[in-house]
Amino acid sequence: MNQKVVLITGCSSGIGLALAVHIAKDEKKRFMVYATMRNLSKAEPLVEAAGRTLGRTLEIKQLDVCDEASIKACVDSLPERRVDILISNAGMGLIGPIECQSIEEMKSVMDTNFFGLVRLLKEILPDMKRRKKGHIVVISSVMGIQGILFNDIYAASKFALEGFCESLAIQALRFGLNISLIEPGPVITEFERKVYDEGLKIDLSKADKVTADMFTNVYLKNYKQIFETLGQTPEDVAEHTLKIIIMDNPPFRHQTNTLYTPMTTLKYADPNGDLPIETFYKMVFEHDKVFTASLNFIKLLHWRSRKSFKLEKSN
Ligand SMILES: NC(=O)C1=CN([C@@H]2O[C@H](COP(=O)(O)OP(=O)(O)OC[C@H]3O[C@@H](n4cnc5c(N)ncnc54)[C@H](OP(=O)(O)O)[C@@H]3O)[C@@H](O)[C@H]2O)C=CC1
Ligand SMILES: CC1=C(/C=C/C(C)=C/C=C/C(C)=C/C=O)C(C)(C)CCC1
Repeated sequence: MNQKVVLITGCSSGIGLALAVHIAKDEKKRFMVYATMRNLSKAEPLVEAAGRTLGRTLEIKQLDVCDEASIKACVDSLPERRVDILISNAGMGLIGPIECQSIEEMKSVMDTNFFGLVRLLKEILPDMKRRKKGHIVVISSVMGIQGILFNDIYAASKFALEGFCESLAIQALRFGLNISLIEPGPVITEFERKVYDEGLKIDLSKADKVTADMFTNVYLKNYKQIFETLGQTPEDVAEHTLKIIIMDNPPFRHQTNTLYTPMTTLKYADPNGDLPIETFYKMVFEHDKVFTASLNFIKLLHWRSRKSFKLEKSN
């Protein structure tokens, strides 16, 4: 059986866990999945979800994307060091006003979300080039295309990924390699809970009153509802990703959340870049019921983009 070797990072929870299980459970058994995590003591949920695939089409290994030695040890442990499909998923979020965040916290986000991929590729890309075969799949975000209020550093880390991959994709083509950026909108995982809980703990004393109020009473206040209304499941993202890895000519970018695409489209619709910024500003600040108005707007754009909605005046 000619199985493709898939290496996935950050499989202790969320999207990584769902990806590992979904790909390992492929009915045609087309893949051998190495599901990695930095801390093997967190393997229990994956072991449980993997069920009978464990030891068959799924194996669990240690890998910390911030530790070059652990990446090398993991790749060295694979038969012939072969990775056909790398899914770079490990990542972390960070929200809040920058004046309340330390440079250390910010560096940790860049180190995980951006340099994590760079470290992986320094180890894996030369082998892929030699074999002239390979697919690099990066779990980016809609925030790799577009910034969102109080996500300045997180969005920067995802923009960095996108710039890096866009540059590398040209070189990769010369070797017959593919690169794909998966761009989910909000996904209901541990990420959401961790980011929200950390957000609640932020010491806002270094921020002025307007900023502190904006963060607490606009952003945090609506945060959970945004995930409840727009959020996808990690399984849904895994299904999208499986479709991408089985394609002969996979796309460079793929957004997984159709409810969100009208917002990212605003970016492409205006080369000056003002349209998304002004729209988000209006969504947040020029309505009493911020969230309801924002969601109505998203739905409106969604319907319009499908050309099946006759615009009606709302009050
Ligand atoms: N949830 C969302 O709304 C969205 C998430 N994404 C992206 O999806 C990816 C997965 O996030 P998600 O599943 O939601 O969140 P989770 O918090 O559930 O999962 C994050 C995973 O990354 C791991 N991780 C963190 N740091 C490292 C590291 N140094 N080395 C190896 N693994 C590490 C975590 O391990 P540990 O348990 O040890 O901390 C965990 O397994 C991230 O890149 C995120 O940016 C993109 C769009 C939306
Ligand atoms: C504030 C705000 C919004 C919030 C979006 C959020 C919170 C998106 C989160 C995405 C995540 C978590 C991606 C992870 O990579 C909307 C709905 C665009 C409307 C305009 C104002």
